[in-house]
Amino acid sequence: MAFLHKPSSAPVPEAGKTGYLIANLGTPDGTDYRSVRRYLSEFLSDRRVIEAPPAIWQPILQGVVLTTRPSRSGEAYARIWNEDEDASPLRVYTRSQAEKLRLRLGDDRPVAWGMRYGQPSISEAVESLMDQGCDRIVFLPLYPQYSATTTATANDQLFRALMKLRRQPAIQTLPAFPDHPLYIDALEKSVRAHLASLSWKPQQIVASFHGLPKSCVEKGDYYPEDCERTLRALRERLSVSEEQMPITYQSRFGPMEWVQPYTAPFVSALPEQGITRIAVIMPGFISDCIETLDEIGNELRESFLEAGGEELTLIPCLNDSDDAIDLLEALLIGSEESRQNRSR
Ligand SMILES: C=CC1=C(C)c2cc3[nH]c(cc4nc(cc5[nH]c(cc1n2)c(C)c5CCC(=O)O)C(CCC(=O)O)=C4C)c(C)c3C=C
Ligand SMILES: [Fe+2]
Ligand SMILES: [Fe+2]
Repeated sequence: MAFLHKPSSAPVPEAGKTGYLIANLGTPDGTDYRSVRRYLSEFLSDRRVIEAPPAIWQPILQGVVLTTRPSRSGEAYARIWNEDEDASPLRVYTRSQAEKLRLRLGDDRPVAWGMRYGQPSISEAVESLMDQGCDRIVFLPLYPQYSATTTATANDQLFRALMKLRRQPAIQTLPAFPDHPLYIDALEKSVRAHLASLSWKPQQIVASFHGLPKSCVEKGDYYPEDCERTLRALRERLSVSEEQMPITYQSRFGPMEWVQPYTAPFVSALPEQGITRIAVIMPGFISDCIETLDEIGNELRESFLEAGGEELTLIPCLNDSDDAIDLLEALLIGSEESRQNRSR
């Protein structure tokens, strides 16, 4: 086994020093075919995401999927690309969350960010924290609801990075936070603020979560239960019923059955029931990304309007809002300590 990490130049801290690492899914470096292909190839080769045996899946992936999908996805990324930063929204928001957390936590508590797929890698983020003298790391996968396809693979990647280290930091991995009070607070505020900014009133607020193959749930992934937990808590806060805020699942990939109801057919069927003005909230995504801005903001809007809908408004994800940073700070350093810091 090779120990590849360059020796850390930082002295071993006598009192111990904690670094804070947030991780999201990952995103391509550009909208061109090659960048998107590289990203999708890494993502869709993860056996936590596609469980089919590589001998069967890899020829399909490297053949038909990676020949056709990167161009289509590249066009979608181009529609939502942040031109000022020359980066995808997911990268821009994740970096900004880390920068804002850095300001909150101060120099003694270093913050880093990493992506499960692509750049910056979780391994680089660990190195940077160790080079700042950290001998312990608190790790937060930025997924409010647990899934093996997201939370677990982020943890896998962290531990894979540690496998290369001679001097290993102590690790605390944080759990998903489907009904954390600050998360529900932040969602509640974002709904109220968004509705107040409209000149019309949605007849329904459709909650759309990223989907998951049904087979994952049958094998024990409890992601849909976590999504339900989030939505129960949010409905309660907003005093709305299940009919006023239904749950749906978006972003199907491949031919297999996914968790239902599917967002697109659900929303397209609303106009014939007399529901033509809707808001869509996507509480499974901490940050706006291709799945929220393009799949919902562009594709779903188009099919809703074609089906006779009149208005569809997106409630933005929490992104790098103060409420989002309050939440991340509380998750990372504990709500007790976070409260003390703010009152200083
Ligand atoms: C089998 C395939 C997929 C599973 C399982 C899956 C689970 C899953 N994903 C997220 C969050 C995100 N997914 C994003 C993009 C995305 N997801 C898949 C496939 C699966 N996801 C694909 C092929 C893509 C790429 C999009 C495309 O090519 O059009 C993103 C956005 C990334 C970005 O750069 O903006 C997020 C975020 C969750 C939460 C989840 C399981 C619960
Ligand atoms: Fe996904
Ligand atoms: Fe999608």
